[in-house]
Amino acid sequence: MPDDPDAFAIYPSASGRLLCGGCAAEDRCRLGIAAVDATRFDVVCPAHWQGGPGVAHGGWTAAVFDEVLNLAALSTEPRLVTKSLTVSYLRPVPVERPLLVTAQIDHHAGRDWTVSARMSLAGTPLATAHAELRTRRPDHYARHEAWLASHN
Ligand SMILES: CCCCCCCCCCCCCC(=O)SCCNC(=O)CCNC(=O)[C@H](O)C(C)(C)COP(=O)(O)OP(=O)(O)OC[C@H]1O[C@@H](n2cnc3c(N)ncnc32)[C@H](O)[C@@H]1OP(=O)(O)O
Repeated sequence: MPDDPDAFAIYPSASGRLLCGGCAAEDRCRLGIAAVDATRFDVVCPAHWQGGPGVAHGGWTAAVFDEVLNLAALSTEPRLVTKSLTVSYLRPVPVERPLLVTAQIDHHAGRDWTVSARMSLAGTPLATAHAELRTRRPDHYARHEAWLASHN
């Protein structure tokens, strides 16, 4: 554990990717997300995320939305957490097929952000998402660790 957990920040990886803490060491997004720019993402659901036959697990779809919704706001605010995430599953999402996910900032005031995104295959929407993000307080991770320690 770092001395100051709130020093945590996302920097481009060796290959220039913006990756979460879990994927940075491997320098690849294990969810299958490749950024085109800050609001467009080429995504392929890896076969190991299959839920039903040939169909993505709904948790994979939610995780992809969580990631891209944060990435859409990351260039403006690097210290974000997700406060809420709502996903509408419109059609089954196939594994191992090229998907496009677009994301946008809908509103931002102070620490509060609302963002939305859409996942599509060849122009047909498969799922949409809305999220509330919040700018972390400067002591967010330290406060979490103190709370956790008090429950040991
Ligand atoms: C990570 C980003 C990486 C980007 C990488 C590029 C790709 C990234 C993609 C990946 C992106 C992935 C992104 C993700 O998925 S981030 C991971 C998923 N999201 C979270 O973990 C957020 C958890 N929720 C919170 O931290 C707070 O509720 C927030 C910040 C949303 C509001 O809290 P805020 O302070 O603004 O409002 P409040 O004062 O009303 O508090 C509400 C309640 O919460 C308690 N509380 C608050 N804070 C803490 C704390 N630190 N430690 C312990 N407790 C805390 C507080 O005491 C109160 O409880 P109670 O007193 O009512 O009982």
